[in-house]
Parts: sequence; structure tokens; C-alpha cells
Amino acid sequence: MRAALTTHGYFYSSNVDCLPQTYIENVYSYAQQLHALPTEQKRHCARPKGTYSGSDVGVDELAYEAGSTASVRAWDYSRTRFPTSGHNYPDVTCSVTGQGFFEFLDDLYERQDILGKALMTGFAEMLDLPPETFAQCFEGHDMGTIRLLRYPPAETPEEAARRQVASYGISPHTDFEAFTLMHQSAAGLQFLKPGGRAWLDAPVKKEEFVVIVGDVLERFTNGVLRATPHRVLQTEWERFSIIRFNAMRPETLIQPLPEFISKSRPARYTPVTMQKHMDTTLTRLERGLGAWEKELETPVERLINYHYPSQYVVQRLRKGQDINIDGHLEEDAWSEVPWLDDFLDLAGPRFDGWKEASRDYARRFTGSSNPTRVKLRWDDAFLYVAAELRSRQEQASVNIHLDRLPQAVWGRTVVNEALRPYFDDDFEVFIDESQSNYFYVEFELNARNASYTTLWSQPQAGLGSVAPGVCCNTTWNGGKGLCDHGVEREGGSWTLEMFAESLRPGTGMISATSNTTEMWVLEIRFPILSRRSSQEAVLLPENSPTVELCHCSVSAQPHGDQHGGLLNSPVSQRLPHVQAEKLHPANGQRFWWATFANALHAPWWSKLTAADTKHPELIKQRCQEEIRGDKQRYGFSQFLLDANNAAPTCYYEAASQNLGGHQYMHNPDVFGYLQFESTPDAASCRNVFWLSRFLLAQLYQAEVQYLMNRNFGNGTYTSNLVQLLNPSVCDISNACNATALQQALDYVNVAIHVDGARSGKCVRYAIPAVQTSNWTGGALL
Ligand SMILES: O=C(O)CCC(=O)C(=O)O
Ligand SMILES: [Fe+2]
Repeated sequence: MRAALTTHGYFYSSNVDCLPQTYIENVYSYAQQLHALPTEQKRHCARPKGTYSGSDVGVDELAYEAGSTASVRAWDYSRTRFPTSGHNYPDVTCSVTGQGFFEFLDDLYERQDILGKALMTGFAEMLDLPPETFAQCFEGHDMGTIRLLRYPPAETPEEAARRQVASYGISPHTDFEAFTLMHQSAAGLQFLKPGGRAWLDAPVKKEEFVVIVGDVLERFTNGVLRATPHRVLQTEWERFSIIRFNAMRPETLIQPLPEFISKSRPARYTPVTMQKHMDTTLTRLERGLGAWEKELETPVERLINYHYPSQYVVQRLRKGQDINIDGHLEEDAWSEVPWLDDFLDLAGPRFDGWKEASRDYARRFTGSSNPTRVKLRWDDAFLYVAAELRSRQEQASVNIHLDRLPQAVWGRTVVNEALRPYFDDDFEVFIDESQSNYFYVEFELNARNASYTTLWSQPQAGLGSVAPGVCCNTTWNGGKGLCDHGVEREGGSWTLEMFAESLRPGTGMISATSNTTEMWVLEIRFPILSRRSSQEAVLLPENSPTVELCHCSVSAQPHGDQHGGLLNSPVSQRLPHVQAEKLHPANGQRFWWATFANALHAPWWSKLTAADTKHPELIKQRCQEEIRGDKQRYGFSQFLLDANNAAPTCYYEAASQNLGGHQYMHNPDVFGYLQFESTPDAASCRNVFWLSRFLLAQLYQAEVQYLMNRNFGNGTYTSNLVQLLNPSVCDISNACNATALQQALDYVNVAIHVDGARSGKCVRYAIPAVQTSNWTGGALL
């Protein structure tokens, strides 16, 4: 329970004898009877005096999140909270059991009590408290409530489309009581896991009950357990749920227990009775203030909770465990580890001129509507990656491994001739082991095992494309950016060892299988650090030609065939101080930056011909048609028409990273974290460097913007932070968020040293781990 609650915020209770499946079905059929009553009758039972609420009687569910609306309709039953009197309850007997309203719900209440009490004891034991701690305030007339909920279906296609983007079944909130038992007839319920940002779907389980923590347990444990934020989406389909809030008796004092108070962790909540806690929370709600006020969240916590990227704990394979790279994820090694599934639609926030550049917006086409899921394991030799991808219509036209790219390929926009797997729907992996923005590996695979790997010396676009200590002395690049376009032409000068000639073909390193037209599964094992001898021609020569960091004016020389593990980049393609060995998880390296993506394209994209590509305006038109069609079908389109691109792209990318300015994969600064662990179920720990990483990335963006803006720097950088915080300089379309930056600056000391004008000089951009120069000048804030 503890592991489930701290990692996921919920767990499922199964084998609950007192609430068997047939019984649950009875509850649903009685709920249906109640909800099917004529409006007139429901109006008679409406709140405040009755037990019914819903928009059909003009008593909407309270807005848990200020400003939101909810479509849920509820029959509520509580022995203490709203004792029903007179005739304000429905006089309906259950057609299966013959019981009336009170009789039926009392029976359900008693049965739920059995599970509830067991859990109260369980919670106490889990927290090393005397088993009776919670259960003793539960017996008798507690403040618990049963809710039989109905979420009406969408009546029209327009309504269905609208529901994809707007409003809720029930808006985000935490429950006020100790813990909640939930059962749902259909999907729609979602949770935020502790510290998480992505809403995760609660699977529908016929015989099991979801258990989540509420405010009261959070208060008792002084915040050690956190109430689980949850919400219900406004689904197209009709949905019923059976909810039971488990609470204490009204007079019970809810206060942090001494076991959870220490000098370093003083009591964070004032004592309050159960009754008072309910009253205050409800009053707040009635005033439209929203209940989901996270009292505990300090500004820095809020900042971290909102912007921290996805993170996955990669567990080492246990002794004797093996993974067969065959595209079937049947091994224990896979089933025993969780999925990484909080993906964001990178294209999304660019719609409508960034008006909705929020994570919620970026998530509207991920999650249950379009799941992308990844799992990872590691051992001394390999990083294992498994993924399940969905696409509307999976496309795979390319079927070769692409290395040693003929130089000419890069000059072309010809899609099908270029044979790049990423013109198909593909899975993409980006790993920056040195966590520096430089020399990161990219790997791509389509559903026909066509693959592509390359090592990028700089981010291909945007952020970090100026290396620390090395200045990019190009011209201004037509205002497009600084050295903004990297070195893809180098692809092939280095590839992963698994693609070395001597190891081919098919050495069980990758396998992609598609089992339906909509889903494909893949498995990859990446060598981490190759130890093969030089005779085998895969150990990388130490004297390979130096590659200039600035590729804007100097064209890079291909190195010839070089192959290696993720850490075997040639010495010339590493930061000077980075030692490959030290970055190996087996040698104690705990974090790497990484992101994974499911990249989807319009179905015709990979079939474009050379002739087509001579007419970007036609491609653009087709893409616009695609977007229009989607908008009619779904109310919005996930495809991005990137008008800035010479050949317009028509793609969608769900990626496991934070949002960045370019909404593109090539921004290591927004990559998520891989956390390597050797013990099973190790806790996920946030990386302490993240805040400075986040802040410096934003400052960098702001500096570039400042420099290029005629009304601001007009060719010069600034060491004045106030100038960088100007919203015209630090704006969302440029991955800069002035509010977040301002908040971060309250917690991190920053000095900016500027050499002066841009030409030949640089603004230095570094994170602590890779800072290579001394800072001088600038104001220390
Ligand atoms: O319907 C559901 O699954 C959730 C309902 C809920 O969160 C509530 O009533 O507090
Ligand atoms: Fe709830």
C-alpha cells in the first residue's frame, strides 16, 4: 500500500468478499433506476434539503477548481451529513432486491464499512501506528457519504467534439475525508500521482475498488501521505460510478500525529474537528473559491510540480533475468516494472499562436485517447527499452537501417528517396547521458525495423545550440537563430554498435512488431559501453578528426564508420571533461536525460514523391485539408502545420518531456530523466540540479531573444536580469516563461557575464555539472 500510494497515489482493493461483482451490478442497476426518475421527481429531492444534485434540477456539482463546471449528477447518502427527512428522498425500490432507498444504501454502507475498517487498520499499520489509530474514530456515526453518480453521455456529435477539449465530468479536486473507495462502470476517472503532472487514467476493473487518500489522512500524517488529486473527464459515453467517502465521527480532532512531527518537520496543519474541516471546505466551495488549494505547496514546490519533466526509475535486471528482443513483452523483466506513460503532444501548444501553451492542452491527444507507453531496464551491458505505440493508421514504408548517409541525401527534401524512418510513423529515443545538451544520441525505429541513429554534437534547433566556451561566429542567420541548424548531415559518421557491419544482420538488438493496424510493439537493447577490441573495428579511434562545434560555417567531415555503445562517442565528440566510464549507471551514474516519442504523420506523408516535394505549397494544402478533416471529426487536429519549415511538416509527436520553446525533440534541456537504480522498487528521487537547469535554459532563451530583438539588444547581450524578464523578451513561444523564471530566481543565485557584443563573443550558458569557465562580472542576485 505504501509503495502504491507514494508512487501512484492510489491502489486497487481486490477480492473484496463483502462486495462481490453481482452485488456491484445491483448497485449500478439501482443507480440507473434512480437517475432515470423524471426530472420533476428529482427536483423534489434536490439539494439543499434532499439528496440529489445535477444540472437538470439546477443544482450543479460544486466547482472544485475555481471557474470550472461539471456535468456530474449525484444521489448522495450520508447518515450524518444530510440526514434526510420528510419526503426529500426518492421512494424507489430496487427492482432486483426489493429494498427501498435507505434500506438499499444502508446495506451498501455496511458492506463498504467492512472494507473501510480493514483499510483503516491497514493504513495505521503501514504508517507504523497502533492498528486502532484510525479505526477507533470511524465507528458509530461517522461523516462518511455514498455517492451514486451518473455522467450523462454526449447527445450530439458536436457535443462529443466539444467534450474532447472543454469542461469536466467532475473537476480536479482532492476528497475531504480520510480515504475514498471508488468503482466506475466506464473509463473517465484520472489521477495525478505524487509529484506528477500528467493525469493518469484509472483502469476500469469490474471487481475491484480504487482506493485514494483524502485530506484527513494527509492532515493526520502531517503531509507524509498526500491527498490524491483526481478528476473525471467529460466523456462521450455515459458513465456511472459508486463512491464512498470514509470519514471520522464529527467531533474527531484531525491534527498531525506526534509521530509525524519533528524539528525539521513542524506541524503543517492546524488542528480542526472533522465537522469543522468539512464545513470550511464546503463553504470555500460554495463561495466559488475552489477546494483544491494546495496549502502545502510553497512557490518553489509549485514551480517544480508544474515544470519538472517526466522521470522514470530504470531498474537493473535481477540476477538471472533475461530479456529476449523479439517484440513480445512477456518476460517478468517487463511485467514487474511500470510504464512511463505521461506523454505530451509537442505540436499542440503551438496552435492558436500559443494561446494555450499549457500542459493540459498538450495532453488532449495523449493519455487514454492515444496512449504511448515505454518501459526500461538496464544491466551492465545494455539499456533495454520496450514500447507500445498507437497510430491511427500505422505507416511503414522504409525498411532499411540508415547509416553512412550519402551526403546528397541531406540536400534533398525528397521524402521517399531519403529513406529516413522518421518520415514514417516512428518511435524515437533521445539520450543525453552527460546531461549537458551536447553529444546526445538519437535513435529512430519504424514498424518495419527500419532504423536510424546519430550522435548530435549540438541540439539541432534552438536551445543550447551555442556550446559553452565555443562561440558560433556565423552571420545572423536571417534572424532565425544562432547556429540554429545543426549537424544532421553527420548521421552515419557514428552509429550504435548494433548496426556495425560485423554485428549484422539481426543480432537481436531491435524488434518492432505490429499486431494490428493501429498498434505496434517494439523492443530494443542499446549497448551502453562497448568493450569490444579494436580488431573488431568497433572501438572508436581516439584520434578521429576534430569536429568543430560550430557547424554553421564549417561543414563537418564524416568520420567514416564508427560504432559504439551509448557512451562510446569519439573523444572529439564529447565535452572535454566527460569520461564515458563515469557516465555508466554501473559506476554510480544515477541520472541521464532522455526523451521518447511517438511521431505520427499524415498517412500520405511517407509516400510523397520527388515531384511532390518540388511543390511545398501543395503539401501545405494537403496538410491543411488533413487538419480541417480532423477538426470536423474531433473538434481539433493533432497535426502541426509548421509554416516556418521550407517543406511543411504535417506531424504529431507525443513525447515524454517538458514543453519547450520549439516543441521539438531536439531540445535536451526539456528532456525527462532516467533514474538508474539497482534495488527493486527504489523510490523516484527528483534531480537536485533540475531547478538550475530549468532556469539557465530560460535565461539562455531570453538572451537569444534579447539579442535578436531590434527594440532590445539589437545585436548585444545583457547582464541585466530585469531586461531579460521583460515579457517581450522572455515569452512562451520562445520557451521562456517570465513568471516561472522570476520564481526560480528566488531560489537560485545567478550571475550573468556578458563579454559585450555578440560578434566573436558569447553569452556563456552552463549548468553546474558542465560549467567550464569562471564567471566574472555580472550582478549576483
Ligand atoms: O465518479 C468518479 O469516479 C469520481 C467522483 C468523485 O471524485 C467525487 O465524487 O468526489
Ligand atoms: Fe472525488
